[in-house]
Parts: sequence; structure tokens; C-alpha cells
Amino acid sequence: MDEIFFLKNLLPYQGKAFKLPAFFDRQIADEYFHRLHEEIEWQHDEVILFGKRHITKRKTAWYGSKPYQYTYSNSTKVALPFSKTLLDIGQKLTRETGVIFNSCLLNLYADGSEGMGWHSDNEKVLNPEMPIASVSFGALRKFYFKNRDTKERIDILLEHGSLLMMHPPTQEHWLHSLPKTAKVKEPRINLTFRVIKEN
Ligand SMILES: O=C(O)CCC(=O)C(=O)O
Ligand SMILES: [Fe+2]
Repeated sequence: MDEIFFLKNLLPYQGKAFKLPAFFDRQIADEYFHRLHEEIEWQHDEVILFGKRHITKRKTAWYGSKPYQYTYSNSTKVALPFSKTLLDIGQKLTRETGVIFNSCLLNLYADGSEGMGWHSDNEKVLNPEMPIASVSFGALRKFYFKNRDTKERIDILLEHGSLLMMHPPTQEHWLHSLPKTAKVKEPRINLTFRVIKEN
């Protein structure tokens, strides 16, 4: 699979991350934001922390080309079939990157009071040789990488209509997070297209 070779690697070592700030032009990105907002079966996540059930503010959804199961924080989701918009976006990703993504995790952040803590996308079900493609619509938000060993932090911005590609071995060495911020009052939708291992 080809990397987008003419872009600068955002990570100084132990990984590869590339950003296309305007993967979708403004008008198409607006249209996708609205379509996804309406079309996707958004649900609040249930997480169990120290034995206590919590409902997250952030809304999520899990889609795929097969009913793949996905487990995190003690809850298992079964993928819904790719919607029209997700198929369109997935096809464009395949045209531009050569990768066939078979699943997509979606997050809807109502405003800057919602974010995502430090983690890496290294679940066992994912094919570790394949990149993860992160597409963002809506509010401009900061996104951080942090190296597991050196703790070095790399700060980037994820624009409306942007694509962030994270290639192996990024997930092994770098955590990422979406920091909360009081400045952002608008919603944002993020899609991470992934490749689930086939047995
Ligand atoms: O919203 C984002 O940009 C990050 C989402 C993310 O890291 C994830 O879904 O694993
Ligand atoms: Fe992630």
C-alpha cells in the first residue's frame, strides 16, 4: 500500500502520520457533515469504570462491510452495514490510498466539552500492518500525539474535511488524544476507517 509520499511526516520517529487538510473541499465536507449527522445511528457509549456504569457524553457508532464485533471498555458492538455516505467516503479513501477499509468507528462530539483521552488504536482485531484513516468534519479541533517512551508531544489541528493517515508502527509507539476545550462551541464528527483482520 502506498503512502502519500509527497507529504511531510508529522512524527519525528517511530511512526508515520500524514495530513491532507482539505481532502474534501468545503462544500462536500458540509454536505457529509449533515448527511452523517442524520444518517448514522448515534449512541451514547456505556463504559464500566471501577465497576460502575457510566454513560459517555460523546456519541459513537460502529459500521462495517460485515457484522464485525468490536470490544472496548467491557462493551461489545456489532457493526451495522456501511451507510451510503460511509461507502462514498470509503471508496474515495481506497482510490487515494489503495487500502480497502472494512470498518469505521465514528465519534460525534457535541462541542469542546467532549473529547477523547490518551489511547492508541491497537486493538487485537485490527490488522497491525494496515494504516488507519481519520476523517474529520465540523469544528476545528486540536489533536495530540504522545510518544510512549520519550513522552514527546506533537500537536496538530484537524480541519473540517481533513484526512489524517496513521501508518504502522505509529500505534505501537504513539498515543493520541482529542483534548477538551472551552473555546469550541460547535459539533464535530470524526470517522476512523480501519482494517479488521479476516481469519
Ligand atoms: O476524534 C478524533 O479525532 C479521534 C478519534 C479516535 O482517536 C478514535 O476514534 O480512536
Ligand atoms: Fe484513536
